[in-house]
Amino acid sequence: MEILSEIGVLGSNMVDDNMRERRVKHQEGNTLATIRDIEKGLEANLQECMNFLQVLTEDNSRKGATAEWVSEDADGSLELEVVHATRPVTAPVKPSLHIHERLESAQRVSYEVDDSAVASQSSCRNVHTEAKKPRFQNVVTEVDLELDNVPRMNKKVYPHHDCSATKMQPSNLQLQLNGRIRTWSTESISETPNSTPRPQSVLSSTGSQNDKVSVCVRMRPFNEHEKVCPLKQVLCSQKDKVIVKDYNYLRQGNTANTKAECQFDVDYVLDDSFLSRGNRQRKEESQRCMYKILGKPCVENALDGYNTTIMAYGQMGSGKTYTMMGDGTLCGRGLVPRIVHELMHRVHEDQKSGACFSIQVSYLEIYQEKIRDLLVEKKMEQREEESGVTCSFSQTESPSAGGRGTNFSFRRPIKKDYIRIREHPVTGPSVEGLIWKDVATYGEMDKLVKKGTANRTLATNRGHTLFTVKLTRMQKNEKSKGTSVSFINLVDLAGKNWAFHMFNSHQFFISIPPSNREIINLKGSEKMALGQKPLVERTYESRYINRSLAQLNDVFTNLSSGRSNGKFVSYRSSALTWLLRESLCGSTKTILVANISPAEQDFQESVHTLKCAAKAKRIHGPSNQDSDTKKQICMKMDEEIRTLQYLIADLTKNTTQSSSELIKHGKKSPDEVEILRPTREADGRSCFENVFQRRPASWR
Ligand SMILES: Nc1ncnc2c1ncn2[C@@H]1O[C@H](COP(=O)(O)OP(=O)(O)OP(=O)(O)O)[C@@H](O)[C@H]1O
Repeated sequence: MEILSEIGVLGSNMVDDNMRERRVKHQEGNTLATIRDIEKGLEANLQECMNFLQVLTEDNSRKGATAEWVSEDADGSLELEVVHATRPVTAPVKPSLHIHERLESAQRVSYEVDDSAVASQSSCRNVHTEAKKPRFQNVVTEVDLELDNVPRMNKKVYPHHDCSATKMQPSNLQLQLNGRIRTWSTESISETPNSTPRPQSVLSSTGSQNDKVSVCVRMRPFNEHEKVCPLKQVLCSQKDKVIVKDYNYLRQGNTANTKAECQFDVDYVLDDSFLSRGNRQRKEESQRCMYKILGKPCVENALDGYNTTIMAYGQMGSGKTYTMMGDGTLCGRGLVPRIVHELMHRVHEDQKSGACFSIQVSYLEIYQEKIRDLLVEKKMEQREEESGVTCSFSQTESPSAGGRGTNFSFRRPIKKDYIRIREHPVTGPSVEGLIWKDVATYGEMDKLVKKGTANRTLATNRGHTLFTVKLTRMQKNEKSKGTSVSFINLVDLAGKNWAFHMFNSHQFFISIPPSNREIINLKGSEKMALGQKPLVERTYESRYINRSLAQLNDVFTNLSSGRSNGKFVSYRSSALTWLLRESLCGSTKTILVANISPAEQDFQESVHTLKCAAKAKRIHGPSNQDSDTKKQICMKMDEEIRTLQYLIADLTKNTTQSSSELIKHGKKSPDEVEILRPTREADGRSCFENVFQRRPASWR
């Protein structure tokens, strides 16, 4: 176990010397690599890394161990197994290395570098398994070395298992990224030469300029329950793809005409499945990486006056709240606190240079299709006491809930808590009476986030939450006076859960405790009578959640198939899609974070999430042509406003002038002028109407 936990920090340049030494001591008398050795290999370029692996192999072989590449995955990765008399180690080299030759102890590595390839950065991923191979008495450790952005081998020149020796030319390692950014955490990687571009954001990743929704997939680590059970990892991430290893599994044994693998192309994949949950440093790296890729560009966008929406989608317990909010610790802060922090910082910086901003936030929850403001002053508990509606229950642990969420209380909100969505003809859907709190500092914003989170109907996320930051910039310069407003919408969607499926599928039936199974055959009232109220409540919640998520999915389907084919997109069928309408079809840039679980038991849900994400990725925003037309319309409208302002000013001046002149010259008394006012105003109106009539048709 000690080895396992130590190996867990490999690849991180945050391993301290103590750890290194401990590891060395631990290896005393053995021939295995120390952390230092492995790091050396990882931090070096491909050539050095390969040398390192070779040395490791030879070294072990010299000292009586046998070493060989033992297996090859479908994705082309090879597994190196080093077996020592007392301590075996399995070190699989992961897909992105793409070695297509069999490497044995004294054999030379041969490969050729593809010119368009990228190089030099490396990182390490670690998967831990215990006692996988019973033939070894001692520890079996899997060290999963992944070298990101290393050159792809040229398959044509060097087919599989061709061992013709061609030495790799390090000069061939092109220090350039080929378009898309697929780098694992920059923090974990040793500094690369200046010529190597830094990772970019999802928003700026390649792909069609008209892509409305960018999709990022995040795979959570195995939880304690999954680590204990011998569950296999069925999804594998590869740069901007997620590969479903055993697609036939989906078909439940129906192997005819099915693909063995299925792949989903997205914009970015963050695979945390190798993370050990207790490892704070890797956790922070991962969260920071998520922020760099998604959060930072979102702040930039807002400061530039554009709207951005980030939504986390996935099954229950897949890490949505972790992605959006974090785990409550400083190192594990999620997107919301990090975005808010950066935004406040940037606004303060800009204010120093004379810019004028105001920031307001709102926080709401959609629970069972009803909307609640989470920033209301009065606490829920007080209201419950007043209304007398409250109940608490304990939840049997969900298999996918990540070993948490055992007890929570259900607090039914009272009717007056609910607010309604209204459709504004110009600004679109808005929530009536939603509180917008002014914030000036990060502390204030943080307090509001915490308050809102505490005000949620349930301790766990059984409703969708929408945290919105409204940034108003007051333009002071002569050229562009007025204000520009931008929104950052941060949406934590509720996840599907087993309670819903329990009533619908046999598979989930067997996953619930036997004591609860008999209630499936009972009617609602009987279930209540059995004291299963909490379970029934959860089922109702799940129904609402699943219905609204299904509607969101429908909207994705309709939008991805192109609205041009005349399909009506029904946004108003659920509160969620209605509120997100602007994010899905308006000018807002949207990022969908599809949270998935690496475990076999969540396979179906993960694939469902990936399918939904793939649909969202196909949604196209307004074309450049459209935006050009919009620009022209805006310019014309600006012109029109200026003309009207001029006319109003002119008319007011004339009216007051002529009235005062009439009084002054004694031609009319003030009373007579007052009587004449309606006639003058009517004249003014007709003048306006004339102007309106003369407007070009395109203005109307
Ligand atoms: N990338 C990750 N790294 C480390 N821990 C994670 C990660 N993703 C999720 N977890 C952990 O998994 C557990 C479940 O995550 P979380 O509560 O965010 O799921 P969720 O999808 O929001 O669930 P629900 O739908 O019930 O709200 C938490 O304990 C969380 O800390």
